[in-house]
Amino acid sequence: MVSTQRLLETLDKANWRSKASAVSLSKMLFIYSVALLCIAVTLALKYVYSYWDRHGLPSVKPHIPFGNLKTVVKKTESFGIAINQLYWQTKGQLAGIYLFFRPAILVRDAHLAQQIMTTDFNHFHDRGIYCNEEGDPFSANLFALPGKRWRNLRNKLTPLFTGGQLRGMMPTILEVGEKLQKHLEPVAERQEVVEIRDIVSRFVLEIIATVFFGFEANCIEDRDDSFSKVLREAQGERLSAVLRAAAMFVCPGLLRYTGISSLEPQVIAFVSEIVTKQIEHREKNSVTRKDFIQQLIEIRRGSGENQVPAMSIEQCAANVFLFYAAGSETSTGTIAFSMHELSHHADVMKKLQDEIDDALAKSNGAITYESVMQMQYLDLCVKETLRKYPGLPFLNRECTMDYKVPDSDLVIRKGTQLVLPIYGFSMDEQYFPEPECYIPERFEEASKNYDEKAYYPFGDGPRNCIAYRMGVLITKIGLILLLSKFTFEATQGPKMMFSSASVPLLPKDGISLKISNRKR
Ligand code: HEM
Repeated sequence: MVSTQRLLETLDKANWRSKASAVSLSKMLFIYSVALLCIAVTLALKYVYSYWDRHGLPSVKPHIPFGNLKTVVKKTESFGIAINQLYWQTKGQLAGIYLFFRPAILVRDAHLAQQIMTTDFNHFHDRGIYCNEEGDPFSANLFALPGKRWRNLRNKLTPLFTGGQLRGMMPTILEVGEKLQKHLEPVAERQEVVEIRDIVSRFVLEIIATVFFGFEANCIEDRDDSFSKVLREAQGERLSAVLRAAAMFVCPGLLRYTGISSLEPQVIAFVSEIVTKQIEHREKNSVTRKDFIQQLIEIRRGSGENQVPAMSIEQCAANVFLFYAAGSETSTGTIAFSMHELSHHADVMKKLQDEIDDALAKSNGAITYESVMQMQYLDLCVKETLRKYPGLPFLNRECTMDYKVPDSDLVIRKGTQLVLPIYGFSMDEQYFPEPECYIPERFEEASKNYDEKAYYPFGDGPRNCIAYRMGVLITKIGLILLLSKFTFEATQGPKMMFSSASVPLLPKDGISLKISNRKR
């Protein structure tokens, strides 16, 4: 009896011991697996972040796992400013950088950057950003499409931005301009302080709504107009929107494999609905209007006859949205930053107002396409603003065919991402003397005082801004509307601080100016 009990106890103990050793074994296995995983991840990261050492290009020390964009994640700098800092931290013609895990080359030589965009375009015809025609049709727009698909679409869309088309847009722009002046009249009467960037952005949005979406928005009068509200959210400083925009550049694979769309779903739904309704209504009822949607309808019709693949309504919507995204912040910024500089340079503002007064007097007070084009000092001011505050602080290209860098042994391999830091070039005194100063005269033809090969605020070569004339026209008309009737005084210091959210240059605290009616 006793011996049986002992036997059972012994068996029980053995069982417990084997259970305990099984638990400790699985614990050990878990610890070993975690350790192995850590070692594997560390080795993989070391391998990723030694890319430029292995390829013999001096590089900026990366921070794991942000590469050289730690400040963007910490939200202390915008993407554009972070790239600008890298320009100033590095030396030489080319520097290796890491956009999170993606190795890229910072092209620090403005002349080489221009050559890459123009004469050597065949090696760099793509941007290499996220583009997923099937899974996320809104991402497959003109800005993102690669190779032949980009070329076909660019050929189709180029006729939308000719001088003739711009003249056709004049009545719409002026109608919106009248609303802007009316809105500001009582404010100027009371000599209030206005946030000029906000007002200008509503002016630009209303033009875009009418010209591109064929939609009568009321952005100037109503800050909460549904059109401006939804679209502002798409580009705003909301973390999810900023992350999506950054991911398109720095880790396109992440969006592709996770199925996360490049835009907020509610924005896609909103834009698709407006554009689809417009196109279907006009096609069904043979309604014609002189606007951009009409041109897209013509392209859709023409496509069939010319045996060129037709543009789907979704493709139309994706590009209408792109024109909004590419055109609104850039044009708004150029007007608003001009106003900031003018408010700190009374002599420049006076000279510009005199030129505007003379031109308007000659055309009986009417703003015409010709009168805008003839204002030369206005042109110099816009050029200088675009130098100090380029709409896009950097450009990018992907190497599409191995490229031997001129006068060097270095070969840039196919698939490498290139970053062209145009804000850095703009503020570099080797290209622009006294870069911190606002000097429109530096662009005067007779006494040019800058390096022409370092100035391309609209990009350069076949992939430059398709609508640069329109951007310039909206900017100039915006400035004429503001400066012909009102005058502005600075309420903030001259040094511009930039917001840390978003890709483009945005003023950190807006641009507040005291507005009053002009005394003549
Ligand atoms: C002052 C205003 C503007 C500025 C400073 C500006 C600047 C730029 C820049 C720097 C690029 C990249 C060029 C390159 O990579 O070489 C670009 C591309 C583009 N911009 Fe603009 N832009 C302005 C206005 C507009 C407007 C009003 C629209 C549309 C209505 C527009 C549509 C586009 C498009 C579609 C592209 C991509 C072109 C392509 O890849 O083929 N932009 N813009």
